[in-house]
Amino acid sequence: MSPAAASREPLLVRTVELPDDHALLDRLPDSAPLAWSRRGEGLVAWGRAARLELPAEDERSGGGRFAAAAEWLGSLFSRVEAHDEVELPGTGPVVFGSFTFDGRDPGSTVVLPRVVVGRRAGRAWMTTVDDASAPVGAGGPARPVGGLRWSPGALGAGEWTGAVAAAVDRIRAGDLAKVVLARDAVAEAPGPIDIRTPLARLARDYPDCYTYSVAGLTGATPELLLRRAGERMESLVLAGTRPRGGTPEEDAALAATLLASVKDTEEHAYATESLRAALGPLCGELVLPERPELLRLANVQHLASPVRATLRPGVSTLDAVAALHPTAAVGGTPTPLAMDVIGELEGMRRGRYAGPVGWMDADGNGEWGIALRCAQIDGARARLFAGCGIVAGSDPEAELAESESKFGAMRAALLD
Ligand SMILES: C=C(O[C@@H]1C=C(C(=O)O)C=C[C@H]1O)C(=O)O
Repeated sequence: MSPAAASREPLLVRTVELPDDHALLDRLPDSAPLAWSRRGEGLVAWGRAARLELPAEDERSGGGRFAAAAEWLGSLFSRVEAHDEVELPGTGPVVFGSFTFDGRDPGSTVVLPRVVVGRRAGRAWMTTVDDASAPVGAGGPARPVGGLRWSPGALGAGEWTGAVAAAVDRIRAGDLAKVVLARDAVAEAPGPIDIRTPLARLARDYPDCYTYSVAGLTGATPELLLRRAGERMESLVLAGTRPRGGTPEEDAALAATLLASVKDTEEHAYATESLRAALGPLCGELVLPERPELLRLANVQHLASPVRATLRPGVSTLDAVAALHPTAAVGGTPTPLAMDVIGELEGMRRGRYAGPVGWMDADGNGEWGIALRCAQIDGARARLFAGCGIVAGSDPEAELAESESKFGAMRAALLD
């Protein structure tokens, strides 16, 4: 825990309006950038006024890390003296967070940045913590990444398809209904990777995704765990995937097979049902579509269910995040068994991949995604992740191809 968080000193937080004349990501400096942005709107930030990094928990999926973060935030926000001339979701004190997939992994991180710049609906603003004279960023050009050396992750392709086949056997034996198996790959650059380079490319190539970076975990996720503004919240459930076609005809045919696929609609239904079960008790109203729609991204197309809900009074944003995670879109059904099978078969630790990532203000407004299509970038090293939902009808080779398509987003973003 940083000294700033442990102290009782007041934090002077000032939000001022800015001219809306700058692309958000262009404001970022090179060093440890924080970002959450979609279609040019969102938040970027830098510097650290306070930082929480959590150790491993004893229990894999207990909500301990979310409760610990909530307690830390309660004490942090109680010290804030805010002067906010904009008063929108995302103004005043804002933290960025990134939680581990499994509670037994260390490294869940929450940061109160020194400077935040936001942009939404034609308005722009800057928030500073204890530094009202901080210059508004104009970070300078991002450095190209340079030639990468690739090495396989924990499991080679053959080993990973073996793990998928083992998962299919477990599912057919009736042990569980669905499990999401992920793999990793490692890239080494000639020098420290300037995170702004992949961020800019992801934002350009994946305009429908949320481009994010928190403590080096950088990616563009299509999957919104929750967006909250006041009592209203939204979510987007994804599960069921096909590649994009090379021609419009091929693309449409792939979409049609996805929408008609029993395997994929079943895989999707596990994910919507896990959301309904997790969120139901926390919500007044909860509206799910009857059948999924199609979400097309540059590399893949998904079955998608947009969800609307109203949170019951007294339910905090982190309560909802803790209840939703891990969804069947990244864990499986039933969750505890799926977590065991992941631990047994994946052969790696996920760290913060497939965990909640996002931001929140002192009123609980915020946006949290599932950290997918990402890499953990530390210095010159990037560790990429991609996972696939496995059900009884899964074919290991097709899942391997799907994981390659999912790696594709980050691979391309790191290329020169
Ligand atoms: C696990 C990932 O993606 C998840 C799995 C999907 C699937 O198996 O069809 C689709 C979207 C995501 O919920 C990933 O991208 O790493």
